[in-house]
Amino acid sequence: MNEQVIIFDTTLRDGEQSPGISLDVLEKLEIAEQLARLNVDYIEAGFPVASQGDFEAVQAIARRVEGPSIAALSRTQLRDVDRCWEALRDAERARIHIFISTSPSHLTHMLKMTNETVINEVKASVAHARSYTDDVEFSPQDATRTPLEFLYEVLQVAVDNGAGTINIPDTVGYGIPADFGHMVEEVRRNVHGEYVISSHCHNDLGLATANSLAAVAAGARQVECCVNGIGERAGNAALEEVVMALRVRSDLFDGLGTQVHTEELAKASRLVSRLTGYPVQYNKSVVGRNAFAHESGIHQHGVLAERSTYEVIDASAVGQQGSQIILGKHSGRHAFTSTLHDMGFDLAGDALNAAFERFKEMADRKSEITEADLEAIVTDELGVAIADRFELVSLSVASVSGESAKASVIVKIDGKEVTADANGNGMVDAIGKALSEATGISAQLTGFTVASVTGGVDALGDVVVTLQTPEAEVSGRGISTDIVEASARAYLNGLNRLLRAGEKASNTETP
Ligand SMILES: CC(=O)SCCNC(=O)CCNC(=O)[C@H](O)C(C)(C)COP(=O)(O)OP(=O)(O)OC[C@H]1O[C@@H](n2cnc3c(N)ncnc32)[C@H](O)[C@@H]1OP(=O)(O)O
Ligand SMILES: CC(C)C(=O)C(=O)O
Ligand SMILES: [Mg+2]
Repeated sequence: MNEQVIIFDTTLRDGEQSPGISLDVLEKLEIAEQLARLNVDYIEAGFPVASQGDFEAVQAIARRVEGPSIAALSRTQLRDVDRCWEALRDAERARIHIFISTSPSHLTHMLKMTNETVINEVKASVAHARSYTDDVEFSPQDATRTPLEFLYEVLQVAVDNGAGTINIPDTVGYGIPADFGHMVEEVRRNVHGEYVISSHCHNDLGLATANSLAAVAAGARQVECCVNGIGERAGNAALEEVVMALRVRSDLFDGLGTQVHTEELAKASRLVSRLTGYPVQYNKSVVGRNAFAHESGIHQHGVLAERSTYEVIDASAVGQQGSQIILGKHSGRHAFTSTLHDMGFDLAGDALNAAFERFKEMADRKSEITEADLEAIVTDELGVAIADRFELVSLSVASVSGESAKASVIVKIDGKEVTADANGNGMVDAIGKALSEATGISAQLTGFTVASVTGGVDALGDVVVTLQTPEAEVSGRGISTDIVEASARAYLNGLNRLLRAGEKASNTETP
């Protein structure tokens, strides 16, 4: 097997140091379980001396999470090391990670320590940690602003006292790939003994992933990183970026790989985003919602012909849904025709040209073109009649705070009126359940947006819903001066579309 790069995940330690993030024990455990499914090599679970809560979280993860080794952070103070071990001691495999600053800036202004004191602190703390475990990591904080000769000296002391991993933290994101890679090479040349060299890069200049890869190219065999790139200030190297870059460009890294189960990346990203409250930017590489979305005609033409024309990663390899063709003002006829085909409309010649022109006019005015819009183009502009089987006759909804909402609907189905009632967790939920009951089609509501079409007190509300079944996903749109009624119309519009999608699929299946 090829040599591997060790993935040291620090989402629960450095990631949690992001302003505004505070994870409780259960939340940390939930993320740690997902990190285990991701198959990272190390989970840095926290900084036990920081608080009783963090101590308990590290202890719970050490006791319960199977698979990865569990690490925790410690200053050089011996009571920190003791507390760290106390939290970690029940893990199957545990690592104590000790750090102290080494740069003139930190030593003069912050720690007020001499180089000699730092050396003594490192000696004593690393040796003390080794009395607990064979697996000790040492980090010289602010390494990239530390004079090289002192850096070698500190790291040599750490190795001589039993640190098996030495980390090069670019604490303030000061490194540039070429010089950071050079620093890693020089450390390898000048620090003697048996150790794994690691990188820990921050993103202040947007270079955390690039610097981590430069470190690997220079001989680092551990990368410290966080899911979604969260962490102090601008964050840490993003785990998903480092892992996928090593995989996609293994030709440049002597076939070095990681053990990460990449199909779990999107799930890990969503979980960390949900529990930390930190959104993932749309255009975030690998896990962003646009990472596999194509809006421009030339790209869509390529992707429809062969995915790899505009994608270097297969979405399914990272647990994402697949390539998405998004219609907008930059789209062309290939994507337009293909989307209409998927909706059951096969247009050609003049009909296609007329519909395409209407679509472009609409796209100049609207940023999001939904299936409902396309259907409107085909029906309104080209006179293709699409009969809706379900028609809303009446709706009544009641909601009292603290109680579940109640909805009653009357739906006309093939000329006959069907009544249904349902309770729900909120008005939209109750309406959805009542409409599903009346029509016999159940679906999961996976998207709901409201916009106002016009201004003023009688503004028209425009509701777009996304409904999902195991077989299909459709959007539905409803417009009314009453948002609740607009929601019901959108929901029923989606159910009509699901019905047509089902009929179309069964027609296609018939030999
Ligand atoms: C680059 C990094 O990410 S480093 C990790 C940063 N993470 C955190 O700081 C999160 C957790 N931290 C905390 O909860 C608190 O800062 C604690 C509990 C660790 C310490 O709290 P306090 O005792 O109130 O000290 P405070 O945070 O104000 O100052 C830091 C102290 O640690 C000392 N210190 C800082 N780094 C180290 C180190 N690596 N080794 C030894 N001492 C250190 C400082 O000199 C200062 O000591 P002083 O109080 O004697 O002046
Ligand atoms: C504790 C160390 C590794 C750190 O987070 C940093 O220097 O950024
Ligand atoms: Mg850090």
